[in-house]
Amino acid sequence: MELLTEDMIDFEGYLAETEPQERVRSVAMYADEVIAELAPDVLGSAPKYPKMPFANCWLYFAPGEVTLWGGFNGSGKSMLQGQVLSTLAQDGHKSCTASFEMKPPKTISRMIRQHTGLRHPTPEQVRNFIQKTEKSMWVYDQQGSVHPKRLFAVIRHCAEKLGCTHIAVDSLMKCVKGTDDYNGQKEFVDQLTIIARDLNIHIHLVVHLKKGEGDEKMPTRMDISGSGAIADLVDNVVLVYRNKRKERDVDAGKTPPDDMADTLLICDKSRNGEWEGRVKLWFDPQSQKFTDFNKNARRGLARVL
Ligand SMILES: Nc1ncnc2c1ncn2[C@@H]1O[C@H](COP(=O)(O)OP(=O)(O)OP(=O)(O)O)[C@@H](O)[C@H]1O
Repeated sequence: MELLTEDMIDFEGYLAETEPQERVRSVAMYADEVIAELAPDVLGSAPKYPKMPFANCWLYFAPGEVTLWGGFNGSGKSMLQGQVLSTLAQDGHKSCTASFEMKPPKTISRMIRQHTGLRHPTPEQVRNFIQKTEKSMWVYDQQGSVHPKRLFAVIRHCAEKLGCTHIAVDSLMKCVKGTDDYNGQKEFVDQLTIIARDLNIHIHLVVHLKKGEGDEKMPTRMDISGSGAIADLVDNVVLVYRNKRKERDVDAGKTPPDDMADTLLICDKSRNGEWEGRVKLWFDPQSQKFTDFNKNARRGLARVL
């Protein structure tokens, strides 16, 4: 994992207007890409695109697309996104995380806890993880808000100079003027979809949900805070739902059934995929890691949907 600092980026170059490009092309130019797109996945071989790394979750992160990651405050969306990106990095998919809400050491620490499964990994385990991921994971060091043009320059740098194919942006609200700046939000998300397509990368954007009927309500993409156009513009929407009722029951001394999840991962939109649905996840507080089975199940392994 490497730190991306401002002095490494040619902002002036990236912020300058790019020359208008010729974009009218013969369909023949796309033959190979279309053949690849339509080819069936070969059983046993790696999927065409990286997949959400949980069993029975058939959401793919195709190049040129944008996925929204939503959830109520404290639902674990940033945590889950970090786990997914570090898993993808270990499969060779380079990424950069631009978290304007958390300092890089915190972001990296979370990933290492999840990777090692430990609350306190040893310095050797930390160095081992960093060594393994130093050529595949980057973090952009900026807290607070960011001007969209600056972020777009960072994304271009990551894609063109570092070869990143996944960019995580946490969160939308740090890139626009506010929750009621609907035009700014629409414009920003629209630009992200264009950049993702132009650079052939996948962008993961964290969004917040409207506060309303309490934390037990199952969210849908209609609950995304801000402009309704945000969910329309992107390709995929995943929502992270933390089962607070279960936590309250446990606190009250009740024993929940083994197959009751701690968190639900809800795929509420998949423009080009053929799957939408929910996946049960279990959360380990020690390592902060999500699994798609209940490792504490009393009756053996519960991998129930
Ligand atoms: N199912 C769960 N059970 C218990 N704790 C959880 C669960 N899911 C997440 N957490 C805890 O909730 C905290 C919040 O996680 P995270 O920062 O990823 O949330 P977030 O949705 O990004 O929050 P915010 O919107 O406030 O930025 C983490 O410290 C994690 O330990």
